[in-house]
Order: sequence, then structure tokens, then C-alpha cells
Amino acid sequence: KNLIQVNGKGYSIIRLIGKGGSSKVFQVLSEDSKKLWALKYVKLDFADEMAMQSYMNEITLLARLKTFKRIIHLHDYELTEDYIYLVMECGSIDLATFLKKNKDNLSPHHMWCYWQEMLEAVDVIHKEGIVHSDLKPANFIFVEASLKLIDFGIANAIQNDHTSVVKESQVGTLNYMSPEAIQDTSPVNEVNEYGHKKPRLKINCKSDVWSLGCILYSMVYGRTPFQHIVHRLLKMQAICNPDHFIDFQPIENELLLDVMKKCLTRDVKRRPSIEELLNHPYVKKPF
Ligand SMILES: Cn1cc(Nc2nc(NC3CCCCC3)c3c(C#N)c[nH]c3n2)cn1
Repeated sequence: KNLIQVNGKGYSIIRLIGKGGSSKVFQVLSEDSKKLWALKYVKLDFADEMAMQSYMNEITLLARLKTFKRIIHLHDYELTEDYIYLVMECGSIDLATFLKKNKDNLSPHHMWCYWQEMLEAVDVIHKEGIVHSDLKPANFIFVEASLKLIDFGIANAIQNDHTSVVKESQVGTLNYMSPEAIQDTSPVNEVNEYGHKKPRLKINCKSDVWSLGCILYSMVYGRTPFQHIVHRLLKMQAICNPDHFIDFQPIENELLLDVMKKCLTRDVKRRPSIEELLNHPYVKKPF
């Protein structure tokens, strides 16, 4: 029977949950405690230094943030030249799959809860100075009915792509990408008038706000703001074009409408931060 050893502990494979890039995620059962875990296996071809480094960063962060309730819990890991095993708490389903199944019957209360939990998760990484910059529903999973963030967009993005890339759902989608991320023209080591590196963090954090706004929009309207534009180049142009007005059909809750409009503001400076969104009346209002 298919058994995987991680740091001397045995896990039996129950099923393959998903795969993407050169990583696979299995649902496993620990031999001793008979507990359910998610085991992420990453094949490191040719000991790709960049990939190794990016996974080291991801592991360090997961370990550092594991006390935060909105971040997935890393139980154990094993890192070698050829592969990485991450043993993490297992969610019941990811948000992308969940939304596909339930997109037309999400109650306002559920939408409110999921929005609050996504904000809290991204607030944690922003406070740690991390910008995900590729947020999409597949990055969130339900653990006991509440949402947790499963990755920080560090490792997968840099994942070496000379392996058979079997698309994980939503990998490489533009539907959640912000205008400034598409236009990212600023040189990597841009400096300000004092010759100091420009703090890109603030700007980048706002890109995560745009992505979250696209997820909220898809919960309300059943599709992301630019999903109907199939041609990738036309989609990119529409996202960046201030004269392309995003369609906001009227809804009952004006506060929710206001949040979506604010998150999907093309002008980065006028787009709210996570902090401001956590204090927005839509989140604060008592039910
Ligand atoms: C569909 N589905 C998902 C679960 N649960 C689950 N999926 C995880 N990754 C999935 C890989 C494929 C894309 C969607 C996320 C992880 C995880 C990582 N990385 C750490 N814990 C997890 N739990 C149960 N059904």
C-alpha cells in the first residue's frame, strides 16, 4: 500500500487532491495518530536553487505564521535535494471548487463571513511584509467551515517550469490580476530622490486588495469582472483601461456594493488597504 515517510513518520495516501506545476497534494492518514493531513509533495528537478530557496522561504513563513488561525497549519516537513514534503492540516474543500458548486446560492451572511476571513488572512501576511500578488479562490480552503490561506504565492510562482506542467485550477489566470501588476513597468531596483529603494510593498499590498475584490465580485455576480473577455490580450487591456467601466449591477446591500467598487479602483492610491477594509461598515455592521 502506498506509504510515505516524512521525518520517520508514516502516512498512507488516501487520495490525490490536486496537482499543479511540479507539486502534488495528497490527502493522507498518519499511521500513528490516524489523523487526516494534506501532504504537499514537490519534485525539485535538477536541484533548482531558485525553487529550493523559494520553498525554504515558504516553509519559514508557514512555520512563523502557524499560530495565526487564518493561516494553514504546517505540521511537519522534509526538505532534500530532490523533493519537499509538507504535512499540513487538511481542509474539506478549497474556495474555488466550493464557489463553482455553490455560486448561485451563497447567502449574504456566508458572503460576509468569507469576506471577513479572507481579509483577516491577507492582513496577517501584509503585516509580515509579504504580498501574495497571485491571490485566487484556490489559495483558500475551508477548515471546519472557516477559510484559511494555504500559500503565500512565493514558492509556486518561482516553481521551475521545465516539468510537465499540469495546470492546477486557476493557475496563470488573469482574472484576479490588478492593473498595476499587468503594467508593472517600475524597474526592479527603483530608487527615490534620496537614492533609497522605493518601498514597493505598499503598492503591492494594494494588488492583493484588487484580487480579493475580484473574488468578492464573483461571489456576488457569479463571475469575475473580466471573465467574459476571453482573449487574454483584450482582457489585459480592459483591466488596465480606465475607460472600460466594470459592470456593477444594483444589489440590495449598498455597503457591499461600495466595498466592491473601492477594491476594484484602478488608481492604486485611492484603493483601500486591508486595514481600511476591515474597518469598512460592511464588515463592521452588526447583523
Ligand atoms: C479540493 N480539496 C482541497 C482540499 N483540502 C486541501 N487542499 C489543499 N490544496 C489543494 C490543492 C489543489 C487545488 C486546491 C487546493 C491543501 C493544502 C495545500 N497546499 C494544505 N491543506 C490542504 N487541504 C480538499 N479537497
